[in-house]
Amino acid sequence: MPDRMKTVIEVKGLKNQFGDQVVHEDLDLTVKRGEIIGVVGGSGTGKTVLMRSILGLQPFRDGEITIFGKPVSGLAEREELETRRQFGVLFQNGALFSTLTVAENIQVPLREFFDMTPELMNEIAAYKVGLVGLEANAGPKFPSELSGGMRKRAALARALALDPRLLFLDEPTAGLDPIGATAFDQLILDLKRTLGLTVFLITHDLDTLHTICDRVAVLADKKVLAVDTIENLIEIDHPWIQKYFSGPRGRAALAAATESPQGR
Ligand SMILES: Nc1ncnc2c1ncn2[C@@H]1O[C@H](COP(=O)(O)OP(=O)(O)OP(=O)(O)O)[C@@H](O)[C@H]1O
Repeated sequence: MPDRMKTVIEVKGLKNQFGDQVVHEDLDLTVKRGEIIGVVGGSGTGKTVLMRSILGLQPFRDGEITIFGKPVSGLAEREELETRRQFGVLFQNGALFSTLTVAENIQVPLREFFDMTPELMNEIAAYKVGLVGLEANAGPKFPSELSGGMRKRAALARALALDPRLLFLDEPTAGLDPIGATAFDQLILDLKRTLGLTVFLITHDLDTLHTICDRVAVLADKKVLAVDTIENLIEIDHPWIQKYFSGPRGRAALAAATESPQGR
């Protein structure tokens, strides 16, 4: 397969600036089809801004971004909708509409893009509820009636409503207890395998990085400093990379992943 076909996201020479604060300068990143790419970096290095730029939600100063070969900015309305249909997003707070049930939340993107009968929409919502490992009785519940972990799964079900090929997750395991976080990681891995998803995953969770990410992109010094497997990143002599991956938490996560590999 030519490289062009394997590339899902291409970011070239990206610049983002707010007032005097330059967040990204000449940032490059390529995400390949079928991989889970972890995005890490210190607080404020611009992980969320990068994701929003790729999603076309953040106008950028300079550079080029394409998803499936199409630019994310300057598209005609129809083309933009067509591109948007191909990706699902789970934002940092996983915000579900509190006045809608889980099933109704999942149906929001369906309503936006399709004219479907209520029966078909109910069927699709029920399928997505099962896909993310929620009990069928979660469908008619309101977000406030669910645990934090269940809410994350419900938000993921909504992100998967349109059968995306590409999934964006911003700190999906933040706020979950370790058991819930491990279960969520496993769910992402299962979905990647069964649906053939490409996943762009921002996380601070070292266990997540070790167990499910194929490659990790490190944001530092306003750019993507390196993109590689953790095994290779550890070899790079950069203070933040060393502190992050070879500090006490990094070593513990590595030991745990070596003991019980989930298999990417
Ligand atoms: N709309 C905006 N206007 C002004 N500054 C912004 C805006 N969005 C982000 N920033 C700034 O850009 C920088 C990067 O923010 P971003 O949220 O991408 O960081 P992050 O790497 O995701 O951080 P964290 O790990 O803490 O979530 C921050 O200094 C933030 O204050």
